[in-house]
Amino acid sequence: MYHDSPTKTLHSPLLKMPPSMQDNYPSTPGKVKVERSNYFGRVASRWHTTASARLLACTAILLALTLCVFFRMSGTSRVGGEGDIVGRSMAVFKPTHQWELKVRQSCLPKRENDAMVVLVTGAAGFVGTHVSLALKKRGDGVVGLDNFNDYYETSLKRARQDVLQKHGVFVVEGDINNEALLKTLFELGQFTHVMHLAAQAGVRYAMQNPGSYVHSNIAGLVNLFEVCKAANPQPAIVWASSSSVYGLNTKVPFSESDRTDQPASLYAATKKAGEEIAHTYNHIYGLSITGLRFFTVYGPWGRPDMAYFSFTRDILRGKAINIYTGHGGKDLARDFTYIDDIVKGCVGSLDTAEKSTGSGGKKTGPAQLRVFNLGNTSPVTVPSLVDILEKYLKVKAKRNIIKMPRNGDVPFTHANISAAQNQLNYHPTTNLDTGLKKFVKWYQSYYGVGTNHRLWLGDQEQIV
Ligand SMILES: O=C(O)[C@H]1O[C@H](OP(=O)(O)OP(=O)(O)OC[C@H]2O[C@@H](n3ccc(=O)[nH]c3=O)[C@H](O)[C@@H]2O)[C@H](O)[C@@H](O)[C@H]1O
Repeated sequence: MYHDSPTKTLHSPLLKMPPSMQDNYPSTPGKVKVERSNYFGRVASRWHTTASARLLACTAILLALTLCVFFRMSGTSRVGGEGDIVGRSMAVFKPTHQWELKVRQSCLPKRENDAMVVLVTGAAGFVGTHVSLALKKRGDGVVGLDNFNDYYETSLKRARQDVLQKHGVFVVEGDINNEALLKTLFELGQFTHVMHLAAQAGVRYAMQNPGSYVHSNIAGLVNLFEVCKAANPQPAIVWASSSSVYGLNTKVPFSESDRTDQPASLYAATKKAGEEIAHTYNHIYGLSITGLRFFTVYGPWGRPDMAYFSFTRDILRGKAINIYTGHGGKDLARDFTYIDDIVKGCVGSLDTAEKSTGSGGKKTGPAQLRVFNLGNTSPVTVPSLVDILEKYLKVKAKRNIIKMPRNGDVPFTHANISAAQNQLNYHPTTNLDTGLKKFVKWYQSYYGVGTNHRLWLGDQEQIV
């Protein structure tokens, strides 16, 4: 597979760093294997003068690659410590009886009519946790999958996992690139639906770690589609695309039929690529696929890398926040969308998804292929977002107003949601003020100083 080839990511900025610095980056699978293998390659190139040195270098590279692959696999493809995986796509996966039991129990629906059995990828993520809970609460069978990578604090992901476990959702620890694991899950779960939310998120981080976007948003997506296409019966798939596919478009509000061929970030480009890949799997194999273009989702249990979350953290610590401005000093604006509204859109998509038409890799007829905007339809500027945070945090922010760096950001987003309104019965009801009030309440209860609360100190976390 792509991520196994050390030659494809030669332009990664990480390659310019010494290995010690590379360790500061999250352990997303795209990174370590590629960087280390190229590091050994560069060492080897200094030894090219003699044939024996060349032989030695080759042996060292092979050994290093083997070790990298071995350690990488054992580090990222664990299955809750209860299964045993060797290798990735060609893995031998030996689940324990107890692990199988947990998967089966988690998949059991608690309602009679029209119950679904859903695999939720990225279940320990922000949206994944909320969607898994909503499905479980209404009686669907749900099993989660998450690789618990350290793009942001893993303790938050573990805390979400605890919440899910309390509600009877088992989250398997593993990567969507692990074909053997996915196949085993499909055999056990006989999923009717897949809610695919696992991804490398974040618009600006794509400049630091491009390989992680290719690994999760492209290679991982293809691997998942491959397993879904071969499954019998094939599940219907709903997956997270992004508002960022509208890129540098200036026509507002953004409609699904607008052009999406000028992405401003690699993140956006991988999501756009995902939409094209979805078309292919729908066309060839009859997979029913619905892509959801999320617009800057926020709320309780959210993502610490996002502005509303990091601003909250910094305002409370008395640290200055950078507020970007666009061309001519214009405020940036986002169609911020509250998590509960997004959950309704996800569940509505699952409920209206038609069955896939293929079976065992063969298409028997045309299948449903949809794309929807899930936004709020009322963009708010970033300074106004900060005003609201100040109100609920009761602390004045120290504002640095700076020109938007060239980092993949777009100046504004604004969703036209009429398609989702008509077809998914999607009607967002939470405005930014109400949503941020709920977020601040959650933030203070989660991180607030007191018994058993977590205090985030920037690069480390303390239980106080
Ligand atoms: O809709 C999406 O598809 C994406 O939404 C989200 O991206 P964005 O809309 O960029 O959200 P977010 O980072 O919260 O920045 C919000 C605003 O604050 C500005 N911003 C940001 C940081 C900062 O320090 N200062 C600042 O002004 C910044 O310039 C921007 O104007 C998801 O992260 C992404 O994964 C994807 O899902």
